[in-house]
Parts: sequence; structure tokens; C-alpha cells
Amino acid sequence: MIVAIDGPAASGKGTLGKRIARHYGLAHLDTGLLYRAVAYQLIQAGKPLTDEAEAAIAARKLDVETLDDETLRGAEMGAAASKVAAFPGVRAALVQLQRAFAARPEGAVLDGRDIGTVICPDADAKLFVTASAEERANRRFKELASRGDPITFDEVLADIRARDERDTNRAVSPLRQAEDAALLDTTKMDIDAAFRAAVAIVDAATS
Ligand SMILES: Nc1ncnc2c1ncn2[C@@H]1O[C@H](COP(=O)(O)OP(=O)(O)O)[C@@H](O)[C@H]1O
Ligand SMILES: Nc1ccn([C@@H]2O[C@H](COP(=O)(O)OP(=O)(O)O)[C@@H](O)[C@H]2O)c(=O)n1
Repeated sequence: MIVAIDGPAASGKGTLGKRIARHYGLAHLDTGLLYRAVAYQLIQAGKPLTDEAEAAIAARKLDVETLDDETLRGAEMGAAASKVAAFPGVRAALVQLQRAFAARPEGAVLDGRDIGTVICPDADAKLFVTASAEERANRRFKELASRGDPITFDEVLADIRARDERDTNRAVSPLRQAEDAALLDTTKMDIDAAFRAAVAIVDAATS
């Protein structure tokens, strides 16, 4: 079974993806980490985030097994990821890797921006997870503050809005809800309620 989860920044895709994967005994890939890792490679190499050729080379060299969550989770890398994610060469270089992950015999859960639309259009269940920008900023602000990041709530909200705008309006694989995806608005749901609603959607789609 393949479960595709898409949605805007900090909507809870990763949290749900992880729990859904555990619930159904599937592997989980947070595809945002791939774009964050490409941005990280460029920054480490001292290259500008506008260098599409270097970004595509970094994407082709990426190893899914070595993605370091701690280094990649910061706010700076989220904003940088959304810049390199707009390059067609970067996206093309990451398609096969994501499809290969989804092709394991038992299936998988993938979360990102274009899973239900481009990477796994035939997924058995598709969710589009969202919440108001303020609520998402609130959640991400708490998460970053607990990591010791001095970023303010207003900066987090501005980053989320800028990223949503860039991700929705890019020419290649923009963020959008697949026609056959179920919308899950978690603005007024805690993590457990969102998880229960997500399981109900997956069960209904696969029964
Ligand atoms: N329904 C929810 N209610 C409250 N907090 C949530 C909810 N879903 C996720 N979170 C928290 O919000 C933050 C962002 O969630 P995350 O799963 O990383 O989102 P995404 O993968 O979409 O960026 C995390 O700190 C997570 O624990
Ligand atoms: N499948 C995906 C996943 C992420 N991305 C890009 O990578 C950036 C970081 O993604 P993420 O999922 O780690 O971001 P958060 O939602 O966790 O803040 C996004 O803003 C997108 O620009 C993408 O274009 N396609």
C-alpha cells in the first residue's frame, strides 16, 4: 500500500507520515529532507543557492540513508530548500529515488508537496494536510524554540507564507491538492485527533 501525504509547510505531514507508517507497518520517507539536504550541500560547498547546475549535481549524489535530521531541520534550511526545489534539474534528479523508495513490496508512506500529483499518482490513499498559516507558524515556532532557535513567531510566520507562495507558484511540480486526495484540515485538531482522522481516510480509501 502506498500512502501519499502532501501539504504546506508545518501542516503536520511528517508527524502524520511517521505515525501512519508505524500503524500500517510501512517505511516512511519525509521527502522535504531531500530538498533540505541539497540546499545543505550547496551551502557547505560555498555555492550560491541560485546555482542550478551544482544543485542538480548535489541532488544526483544524494543518499537517502544518510539524511541527518538534526542538521537539516532548522528554519534556514527550510527556506533554502524551497529555493533549490524550484529547479527542474533538482526535481528530475530526485524522482527515481523517491519512486524506488515507494516501490518496495509492502509499499510505503511518503510526504512532501508533489507525492500525490507527480511522484506517486497511483497511490492507494492520498491526503492533503493543511491548517491555517497562523496555527502552522505557532506549531513550528514551538518546535524551533524547543531546539534553541532564537527565531521569533513573526519570522516563522513570514517564512511559512513566503515558502507556501514559492512552492505553490513554481512552474515545476507546484504544491497542490491532487484531485483524488482527501483534504484534512487540522487547524482545530491535536496530533491524536489528526492521526485518527488520517487513519479513517486511509482505511476508507483502501477498503
Ligand atoms: N495536529 C497538530 N496539533 C499540534 N501540533 C502539531 C500537529 N501536527 C503536528 N504538530 C507539530 O507541529 C510541528 C510541525 O509538524 P511536522 O509534522 O513537522 O509538519 P510538516 O512535516 O508538515 O512540516 C511539529 O512540532 C509537530 O509536532
Ligand atoms: N516533495 C517535496 C518536499 C519538499 N519540497 C520543498 O522543500 C521545502 C522543505 O520541505 P519540508 O517538507 O521539509 O518543509 P516543512 O513542511 O517541514 O516546513 C519545501 O518548502 C518545498 O519547497 C518540495 O518541493 N517537494
